[in-house]
Amino acid sequence: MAPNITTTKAATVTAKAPKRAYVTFLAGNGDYVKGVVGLAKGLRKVNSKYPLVVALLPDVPEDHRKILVDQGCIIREIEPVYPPENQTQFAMAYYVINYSKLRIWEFVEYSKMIYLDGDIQVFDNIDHLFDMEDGYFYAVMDCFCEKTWSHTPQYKIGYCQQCPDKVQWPSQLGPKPPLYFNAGMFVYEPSLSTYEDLLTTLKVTPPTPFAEQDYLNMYFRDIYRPIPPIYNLVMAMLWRHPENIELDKAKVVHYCAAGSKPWRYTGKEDNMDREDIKTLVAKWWEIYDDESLDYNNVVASGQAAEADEDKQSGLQLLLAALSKAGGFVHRINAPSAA
Ligand SMILES: O=c1ccn([C@@H]2O[C@H](COP(=O)(O)OP(=O)(O)O)[C@@H](O)[C@H]2O)c(=O)[nH]1
Ligand SMILES: OC[C@H]1O[C@H](O[C@@H]2[C@@H](O)[C@H](O)[C@@H](O)[C@H](O)[C@@H]2O)[C@H](O)[C@@H](O)[C@H]1O
Ligand SMILES: [Mn+2]
Repeated sequence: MAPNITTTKAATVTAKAPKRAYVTFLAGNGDYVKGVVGLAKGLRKVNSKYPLVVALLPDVPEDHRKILVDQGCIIREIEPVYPPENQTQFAMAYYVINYSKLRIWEFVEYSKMIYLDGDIQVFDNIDHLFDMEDGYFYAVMDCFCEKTWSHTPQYKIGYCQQCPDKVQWPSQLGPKPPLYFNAGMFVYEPSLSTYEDLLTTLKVTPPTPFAEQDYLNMYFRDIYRPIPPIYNLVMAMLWRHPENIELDKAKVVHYCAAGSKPWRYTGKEDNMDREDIKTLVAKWWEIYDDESLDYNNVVASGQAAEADEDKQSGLQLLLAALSKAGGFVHRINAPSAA
C-alpha cells in the first residue's frame, strides 16, 4: 500500500467536531485550588481527550490562576450568583456561592460538558459519557443517610433512594419524591436560553439547604437520567450502602464526606480512619504529587513525540519519492493518525 502522504495535520484539525470539555468551579483564595490541580492532573493521567475549563469567581487570586494556567487549564472568570435574600440555613454556609455554578450554562462554545467538583478525582477515563444521548441531564443519585440531611423528611424517617425498599415512603407524606442527584458531577449541554431561564427562575425560587443542588434537581427533574455510582462515588456510600458499590470499578471519586478532602485530611472525623478512605486519600495524593503529570512535562514529552512524528513524515516523503524512482523500498508504515 502506498503511504498516504496527503493526510496532513491541518486537514485533520479543521474537521468539524462538536466541542467538548470538562468544567469545574473555583471560589476564594483557600486550598480548593489544590483540588482543581489534582483534578487537572487526574484527567491527564487517564488520557482524557478534552480540556478542563475552570469557572472561577473574581476572588480567586492571581497566583492561583497562574498555577491553573500552568497546569493546562482554561480559566474563565464568572460573576457570582446570589440567591434571593432569605432566612434559609444552608447545610454548609459556603454553599451560598455554589449558585454561581449556574454560570457554566453560558459556556456555549462547547456543545456538551462534564461538570466535576474540585473535590473530585478521576481514576479512569470517562470521555465516553460525552457520547450519551443529547437532551438529558445525567448525574449519579445521592444518598440521604448522612447528618447533612437531618433537616429532611427523608432523613427523619430513614428513607434513602439508594435502598428504597428498606423504609417505605409513607403515603401521608404525599407522592414519593423524584430521584435526586448529587450535583458534584453531571453531564449537560450549555445553552443560552437555558442559562437565562435558570437565572430568571432562581430569582423567584427561595434558597434551600443544598443550594444549587436542590435547585438543579428541581429544574431538571423531567430530563434527569441516573448513571451508575462509579461515575461519582459519594464517599458515604462506602459505609451506608456498601452493597451498591464496587470500589475497584469506581472511575470517579467525590471526596465529599466530612473530613475527607485530601488536602485537609487528618483522619480524625467519623469514618475517616477506614482503610478504604485512607487508600482513596493516598491515591489522590499520588496523582497530585506526580510531577510527570504536570502540564509542562506532558507538553514537553508530547512535543518530543510530535517532533519524532514530523521527522518520520519527512522520512516517509523521501522514501515515497525513492520508491517511485527506484522501487527498492518494500514496506513503509503509513503515518499514524494525526
Ligand atoms: O471555598 C470553596 C468552596 C467550594 N468551592 C467549589 O465548590 C465545590 C462544591 O463544594 P464542596 O465540594 O466542598 O461541597 P461538598 O461536595 O463537599 O458538599 C467545590 O468542589 C469547589 O469546586 C471552592 O472552590 N471554594
Ligand atoms: O451546594 C450543594 C452541594 O451539595 C452536594 O453535597 C453533598 C455533600 O455535602 C455530602 O457530604 C452529602 O452527604 C451529600 O448527600 C450532598 O448532596 C454536592 O456535593 C456539592 O457539589 C454541592 O452541590
Ligand atoms: Mn464536592
